[in-house]
Amino acid sequence: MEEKSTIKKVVILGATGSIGTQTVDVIKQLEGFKVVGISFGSNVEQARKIMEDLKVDYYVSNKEVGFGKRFENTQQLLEEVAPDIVVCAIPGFEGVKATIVALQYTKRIALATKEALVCAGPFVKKIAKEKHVEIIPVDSEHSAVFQLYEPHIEKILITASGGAVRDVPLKYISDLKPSDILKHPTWSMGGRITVDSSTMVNKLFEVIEAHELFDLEYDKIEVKINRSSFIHGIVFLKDGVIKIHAGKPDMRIPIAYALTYPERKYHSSVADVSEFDLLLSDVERERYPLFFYGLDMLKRKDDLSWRIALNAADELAVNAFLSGKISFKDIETVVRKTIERIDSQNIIITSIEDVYKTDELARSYAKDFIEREVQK
Ligand SMILES: NC(=O)C1=CN([C@@H]2O[C@H](COP(=O)(O)OP(=O)(O)OC[C@H]3O[C@@H](n4cnc5c(N)ncnc54)[C@H](OP(=O)(O)O)[C@@H]3O)[C@@H](O)[C@H]2O)C=CC1
Ligand SMILES: CC(=O)[C@@H](O)[C@H](O)COP(=O)(O)O
Ligand SMILES: [Mn+2]
Repeated sequence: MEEKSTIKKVVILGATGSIGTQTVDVIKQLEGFKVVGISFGSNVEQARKIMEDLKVDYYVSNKEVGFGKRFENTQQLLEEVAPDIVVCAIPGFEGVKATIVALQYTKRIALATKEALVCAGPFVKKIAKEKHVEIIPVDSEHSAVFQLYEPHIEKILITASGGAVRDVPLKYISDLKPSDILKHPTWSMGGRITVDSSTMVNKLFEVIEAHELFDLEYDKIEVKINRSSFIHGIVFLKDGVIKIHAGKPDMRIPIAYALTYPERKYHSSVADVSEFDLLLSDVERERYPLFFYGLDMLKRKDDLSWRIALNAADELAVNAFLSGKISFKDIETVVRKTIERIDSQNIIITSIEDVYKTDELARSYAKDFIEREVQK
């Protein structure tokens, strides 16, 4: 039995989702971690299972679990339990808001919610610095670069699988159905990020995430396709050395590392390298137009207002696509139009309140554009 003091108290925000449930799996294998609270949306069954399994007493949700203590909001839960680690695994702007709250009440953020860095990176880092909070990336590519990181870096490379559209003839991509797009070739993930893998908005997010996490200029962040998702990240050092981080595509590995860092305590079967291809290939501009549109924007002006619009519009457009309201191609149309509308106003973001207001404004524009696509 471990002494009480060495047990790390963990709260999982978004516990019933892909990252959340894999975090539960990992904690059940590791010693020295106790889940003391969770938050979730509507999957009460899954929440009940987790709370019974791990004897969790506290939760946040609009839904009643039937046992344990329900808190009205994340802040109240975190104030009560004072966790050592918060796993941030809520997608979208709800996840941004939850991450910003969590930064005030813990010493380590295990960050899966990349949207927090896309929409509010400078503010997230400022609060983390002021409050002495570690931000350890869960995102597989960023966990890889974090593990390879050393100061003498020339540039980094993160990989992409290419998503469900990677082998589809270009002329058929626009009208692919949600069921086609949700068939990710290498990872099993939540709906939003799976669609984002096919538009490569996910990789655009990840380029921004790497910029914020590792303070690298965008021309020092390369992206290549690795079809097996075996290579996660590469670091090129100024002395010519290249360090490659690889392994089977299993999110429990980076999740475990974000919990146990600086130690490595998780156990998982070691992949046979011959099973995976190590090839890297270029990303096709014609297949992933939104990715290149975003890269061009980053080169032209990396400011938060259009990054907030990117997330807001993509979140609404992906939801509209998944509910069959708009086509796969319409996602690009809605995102580009929303970004252009916000960008034309040259909004300067000087506070977290500005982030919230710009998100709201972008959502109102995106809703209009979605309505117009629906009515066509
Ligand atoms: N899945 C993956 O492999 C990876 C995910 N990520 C990132 O991790 C984050 C989570 O992704 P993923 O796990 O795939 O997402 P899922 O859609 O699988 O899960 C989302 C979780 O968030 C919960 N949730 C939704 N809204 C709220 C809310 N308002 N308050 C509290 N909980 C809420 C959901 O609850 P419920 O289901 O009960 O409604 C669910 O538990 C995203 O930012 C994603 O980009 C990054 C790398 C890999
Ligand atoms: C597992 C993970 O880190 C995801 O972000 C993954 O990268 C998504 O797949 P793509 O590489 O196809 O975007
Ligand atoms: Mn990733």
